[in-house]
Amino acid sequence: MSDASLQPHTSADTGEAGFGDFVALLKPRVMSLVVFTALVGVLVAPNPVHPFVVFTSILFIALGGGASGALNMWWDADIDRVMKRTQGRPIPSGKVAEGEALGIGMALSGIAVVMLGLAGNVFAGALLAFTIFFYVVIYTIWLKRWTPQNIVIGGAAGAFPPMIGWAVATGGISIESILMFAIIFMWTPPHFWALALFMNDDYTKAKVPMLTVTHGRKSTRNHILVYTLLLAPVALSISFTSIGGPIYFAVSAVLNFMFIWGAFGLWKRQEADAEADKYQSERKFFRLSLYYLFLHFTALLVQSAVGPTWGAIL
Ligand code: HEM
Ligand SMILES: CC(C)=CCC/C(C)=C/CC/C(C)=C/COP(=O)(O)OP(=O)(O)O
Repeated sequence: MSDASLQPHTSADTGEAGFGDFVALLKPRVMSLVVFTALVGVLVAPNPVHPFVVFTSILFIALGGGASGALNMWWDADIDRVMKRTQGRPIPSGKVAEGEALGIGMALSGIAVVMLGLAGNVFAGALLAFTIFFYVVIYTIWLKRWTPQNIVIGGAAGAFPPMIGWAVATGGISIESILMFAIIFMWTPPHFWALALFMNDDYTKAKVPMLTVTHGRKSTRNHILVYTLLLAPVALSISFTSIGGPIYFAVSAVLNFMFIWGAFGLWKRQEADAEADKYQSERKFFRLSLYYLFLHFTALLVQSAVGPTWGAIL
């Protein structure tokens, strides 16, 4: 979760793919948080799930997430060659061929969906298939190069994993899993646009119509503030469902205060000041976004493990 990870890879380029290059194709750092939200989805659900089913289901959700990352890198190879942040990835660096990434992505997607269908249930497998489709086809192939709303709509893909986890446990959808979806859906725009504020040159060079490129940084700062304000009631509302309670509420209240405070700070910033300090506040806000989501899902886990629920208190 450090800025160092946002720099191009610097490992010696021998042109030969090692195991690490194939792992990098699966976007493991981003997927670690994705998979964590899925794990929380399974564990906070009302039905107890056998640990073996939890383990295998999470493994296949991780595999499906990784596969979608490989397919994203296959399609975006041209963009990744142009952007500084992504030039060191396995395809642009010449370690992995585009066809290999496509093959690996398709094969792992198929395995992950079928195996989750068997290890969990058919509904969970279908949801995973839809999520992979949404990230690869709807976001990557269609929206990303077409509209600055790309990540608002496309962000839904990243919001499905806790719903998949919940589906593994319950076989269905509920208000709780919809709200876990909603928190990630509303969080994605501030998460990504903060990064776009300090990576705008990359997107401009690659001609990707991110909001910072099409509407400028000022408008992006306004958008971040609005989404952050809308996110808070969504996040807090989970407190009052069957998976919420006072621990989650307290953690969420503090995190939302910090996130809104940070968004106001970004909103007030003059571009000249941001440029002068190399976008330090924007980088800080991006890092805060990662902690925000991680700690919300951690709080859900703690709440479900130790209680007490509101019912027990009031
Ligand atoms: C469409 C939705 C999203 C977009 C466009 C997006 C974009 C990005 C970008 C461009 C980066 C930095 C580059 C990188 O490390 O490769 C990043 C980092 C990250 N994102 Fe997102 N993201 C999205 C959704 C999510 C979701 C749903 C999660 C987790 C639930 C997530 C977790 C992370 C994490 C953990 C990092 C840091 C990775 C690191 O330290 O290397 N992102 N995101
Ligand atoms: C289980 C499952 C299938 C999960 C998928 C979860 C998902 C959609 C995560 C998206 C996160 C992500 C890496 C966005 C990057 O956008 P980008 O591709 O525009 O970023 P880039 O420029 O770094 O490639």
